[in-house]
Amino acid sequence: MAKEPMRVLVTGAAGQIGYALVPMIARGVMLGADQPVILHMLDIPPAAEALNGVKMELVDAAFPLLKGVVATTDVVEACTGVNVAVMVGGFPRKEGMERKDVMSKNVSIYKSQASALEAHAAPNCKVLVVANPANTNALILKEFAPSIPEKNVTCLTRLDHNRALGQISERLNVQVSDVKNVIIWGNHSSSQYPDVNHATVKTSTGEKPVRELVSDDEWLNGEFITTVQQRGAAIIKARKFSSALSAASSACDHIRDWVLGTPEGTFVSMGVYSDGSYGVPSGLIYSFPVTCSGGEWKIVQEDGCHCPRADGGEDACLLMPRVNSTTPREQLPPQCFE
Ligand SMILES: NC(=O)C1=CN([C@@H]2O[C@H](COP(=O)(O)OP(=O)(O)OC[C@H]3O[C@@H](n4cnc5c(N)ncnc54)[C@H](O)[C@@H]3O)[C@@H](O)[C@H]2O)C=CC1
Ligand SMILES: O=C([O-])CC(=O)C(=O)O
Repeated sequence: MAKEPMRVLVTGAAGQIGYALVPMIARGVMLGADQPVILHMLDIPPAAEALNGVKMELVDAAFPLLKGVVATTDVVEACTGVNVAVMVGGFPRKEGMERKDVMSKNVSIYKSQASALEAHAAPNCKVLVVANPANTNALILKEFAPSIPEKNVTCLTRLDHNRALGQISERLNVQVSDVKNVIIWGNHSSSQYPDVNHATVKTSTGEKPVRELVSDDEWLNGEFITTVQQRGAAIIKARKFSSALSAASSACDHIRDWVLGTPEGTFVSMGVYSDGSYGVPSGLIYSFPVTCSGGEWKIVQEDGCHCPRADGGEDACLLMPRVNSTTPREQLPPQCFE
């Protein structure tokens, strides 16, 4: 039997990311090739004509999974009954700015949209905040929509995660799909910590640690980290606009894994509210390694890890399957020593 359509809200849908994202959703990239969708697209009145143009193109593309399009400048209409909300609407930074420089404009948007989502979205609506500063906007949304469960409010750090996979794949000349389990810790900002200490590559003789294959700690601890941290700025410098197709694709990855589950043995990075894991203060929206199953994310814990910080235990650490008490200190991630 055909599935009931899911309603997916995209705010800022007339913008660059929106234009790349809505066809991906309509093609099933976000929710699966058997999941019909109804798109709800919100933008502000000056963008209403452009938004209508996007709607016309969606109709023209004749996507089989697309069962309806709501294109509106009314936040209540946009939020009504949505099962997934991808919050892209806002102002992007320009060359020379940090993401926090757009904070005052974007934060006020998130206060008002939080209330509309709280009052009108479907129960258990899953929210992904993309607009910058993404962690802060998600925190604002969570604070101003107190009846939305805090586990349902997340922000996008999957783009940073995918950028890290891409850098490793280029460096080793391997398929990006064979690289997994990088981690982005912290904020979607230049202060993030891209971590390869648990990352592996699938080879013909099994999975091998990225550190062993790269065999260049100076690059991994230096240029690799800054390249990932600064990639957004590099794209702005090159394109004069911020990342759009990669942001849209990563937003699909984030929601797909959240709703449909992460593959066995794989974790991904999501900005989620902290439950105090790894000493991160509770209630912050922070990027952690997570696994997803049954529509729920779970922070990967380091129980049973043999690293110097843990009590020991026989089971391999989920984060660091190849780390034990004989692993050189310089190959352990900083949180082992916190
Ligand atoms: N978390 C991440 O990994 C990434 C985040 N971003 C952020 O995503 C946001 C969107 O980027 P772009 O699409 O490139 O920008 P854009 O300027 O092309 O599009 C933004 C759209 O939001 C609309 N908008 C403004 N205020 C709104 C409101 N109150 N309600 C609904 N819509 C509203 C604008 O009219 C515009 O159509 C920016 O904040 C950008 O910095 C961009 C790339 C990656
Ligand atoms: O850098 C920006 O302003 C846009 C963004 O968040 C990214 O590309 O990661």
